[in-house]
Amino acid sequence: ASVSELTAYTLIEEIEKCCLEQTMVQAKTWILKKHFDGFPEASNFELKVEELSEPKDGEMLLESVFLSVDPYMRLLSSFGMKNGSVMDGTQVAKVIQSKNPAFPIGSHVIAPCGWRTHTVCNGADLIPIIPDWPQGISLSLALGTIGMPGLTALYGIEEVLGLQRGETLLLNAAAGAVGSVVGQIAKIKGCKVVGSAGSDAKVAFLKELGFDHAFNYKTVGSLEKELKQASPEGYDCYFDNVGGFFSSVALQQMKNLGRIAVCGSISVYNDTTPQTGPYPYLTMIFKQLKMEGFMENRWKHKHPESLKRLMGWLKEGKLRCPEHITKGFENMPAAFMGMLKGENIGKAISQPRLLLCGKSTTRTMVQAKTWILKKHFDGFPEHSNFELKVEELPEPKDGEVLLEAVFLSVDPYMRPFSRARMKEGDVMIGTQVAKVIQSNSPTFPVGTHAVARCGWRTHTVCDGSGLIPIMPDWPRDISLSLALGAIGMPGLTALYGIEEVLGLQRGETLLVNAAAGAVGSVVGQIAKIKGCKVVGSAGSDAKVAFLKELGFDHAFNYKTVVSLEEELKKASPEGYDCYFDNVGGLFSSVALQQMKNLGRIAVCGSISLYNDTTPQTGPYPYLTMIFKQLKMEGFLQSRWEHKHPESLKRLMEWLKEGKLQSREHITKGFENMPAAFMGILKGENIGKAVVTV
Ligand SMILES: NC(=O)C1=CN([C@@H]2O[C@H](COP(=O)(O)OP(=O)(O)OC[C@H]3O[C@@H](n4cnc5c(N)ncnc54)[C@H](OP(=O)(O)O)[C@@H]3O)[C@@H](O)[C@H]2O)C=CC1
Ligand SMILES: CCCCC/C=C\CC(=O)/C=C/C=C/C=C/[C@@H](O)CCCC(=O)O
Repeated sequence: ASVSELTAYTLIEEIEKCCLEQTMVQAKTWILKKHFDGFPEASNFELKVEELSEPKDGEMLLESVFLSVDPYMRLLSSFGMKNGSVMDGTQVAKVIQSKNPAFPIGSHVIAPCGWRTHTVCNGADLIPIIPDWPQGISLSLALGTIGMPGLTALYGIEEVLGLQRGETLLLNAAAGAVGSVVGQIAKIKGCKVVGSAGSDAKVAFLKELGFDHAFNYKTVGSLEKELKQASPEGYDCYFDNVGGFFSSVALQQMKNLGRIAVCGSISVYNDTTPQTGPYPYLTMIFKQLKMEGFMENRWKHKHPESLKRLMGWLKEGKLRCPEHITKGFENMPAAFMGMLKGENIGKAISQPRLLLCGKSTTRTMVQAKTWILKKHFDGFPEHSNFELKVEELPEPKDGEVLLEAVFLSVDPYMRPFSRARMKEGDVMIGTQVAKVIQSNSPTFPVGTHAVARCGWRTHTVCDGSGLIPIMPDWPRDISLSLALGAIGMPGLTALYGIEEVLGLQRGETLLVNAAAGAVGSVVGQIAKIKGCKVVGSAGSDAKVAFLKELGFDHAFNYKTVVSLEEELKKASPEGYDCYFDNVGGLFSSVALQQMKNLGRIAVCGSISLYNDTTPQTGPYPYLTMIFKQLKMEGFLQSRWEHKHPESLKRLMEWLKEGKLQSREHITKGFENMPAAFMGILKGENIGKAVVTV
């Protein structure tokens, strides 16, 4: 034992002697003597004795029976506590004196009264132990499986993840108070569970609990390989208690449309300098992941029913409730530090010693010009990455058509797509508005136009399967190029991001970046149509002026503002309900801090990261997500392909009504495709970047 522990021990002995001699009640309390700076040390705490006043009418005197030690205490100390205040915490306490009929002597309550042996209170914050608590089940479980940690596990699984039978769940800190319940509930629900913990004993315990795979993250050679081996097909859900590096690796192993419950970030709680790691945004888009920070108190109204369910599973023998009990109030700091060091299997509890706690007619030989990806991009694209080639096209067969490009789109996604979907020598990926100039297909007669996903090519022979006809009744006075912009993929992206992902409501405040671009400009306008306040950022004063013309409430040039943080605060001092993110990286790190509680983030694009050779790193977002209970979802507009026809009609209506303006940045000449593409990555465009042939 350390000198200070011994001192505390001697002190407590003295206090106890005093208690026996006096009827005056003295409370032993653990004070935060000095804010933690890194990992907590014994010297951060001080044991103090307080004389309690006699309970007045409506009040009662509580005696702690079990005290909880939880990871959140480490955070609360930095954000909510002053030096000299009693350490925050919850306990199960017994009413030993009462002038409040709601709490008779001998009854037990859950009391958020901190690290104290005795408390005089009026019952306002007290939670009664659930009725019919079975004899023979320790009341300490009201701080664990049948308390806050159990509820956290249940809500994380049901409210946040919506875990379904047959799915595969990954969780970390799996042998802890929350983790052990998460794994067991997932098994009750018929899922495959993979858990990690920090010792072989804990791994053995997880196997006893029925985990399908468990491993010691401290001794595996490669976390990535372990996760792949445990579930080669990936994970549907990830219950994150740890954050940091583990999450960076875990994200890469998620299945598409995977869900992540950000419950805790214990790996960063003791940081003096915030840890940094790869930004998660790009992965979130590629995989369309949904990530949500949460705290159990959001579902307070469900607590009574949820506690009953947890108790039901416990009684049926489906839930095991390990506890790691440290005896002696004097050992509270040691129990707390032990939990942060990972000493506990199950819930860490302190028990005070005093039992207190989506037919050709003519034929001329057609040559197609194509742009080839000559060499994969390494960093910012250069002309040398592209090659112009000429290809002789075959005669269209039955059912086939010959297309001629009219407008070609250049989009940011081509940069990350190139690496993921293309090999050197392939035609650059992309979409165009094309005219049918030869046809052996009744569906696409000569002269019709369609949106074709045929890449950077002037002419194409195809069977029509990937062609999207231009919507019927396309007005003559509206350029068909808009089918690549506001009435096309970018417009749909804006609409789905707002409606399907964010669920933006009238009166809310929305932040959007790359706001003067194809997607961003539509985002801001739809938000205004919906009666929202819109703040937008863009990279030039001309773009800012454009945003103001569009009716944005506030617009700024992120390249010239002195402080992004201050600008965001100034634009909306009360914070942001929604953030439509097109940029990612550093911008997002700053924006996250300005979100309101329960804010929603649509991760649409991460253009600031597309040209990285070495992935950029930045502060992990997980802790902020928990504090603010943020919901963050990566998405690709193609998820709602079944809604495209109806959605395009809505966009067209807004355009015809003058509610939606569409600006284009036109580059003339097929030979300028690479330059147009590089231009968007440099921010040269205002509105949708399009190339005319
Ligand atoms: N998830 C989905 O389904 C879809 C996602 N997207 C994404 O949406 C975003 C916007 O696309 P889109 O509207 O077509 O493109 P834009 O028309 O907005 O053109 C890109 C703009 O991004 C900005 N930009 C470029 N590099 C950086 C950088 N390093 N940091 C910050 N901003 C930068 C520039 O504007 P500025 O001068 O303001 O910097 C540039 O003009 C992209 O991230 C894209 O990948 C697009 C379509 C579908
Ligand atoms: C699957 C790769 C996703 C890349 C993610 C990067 C950024 C997000 C983004 O910009 C996504 C854009 C998606 C665009 C989809 C366009 C399709 O309509 C056409 C794709 C072209 C093709 O498939 O030939």
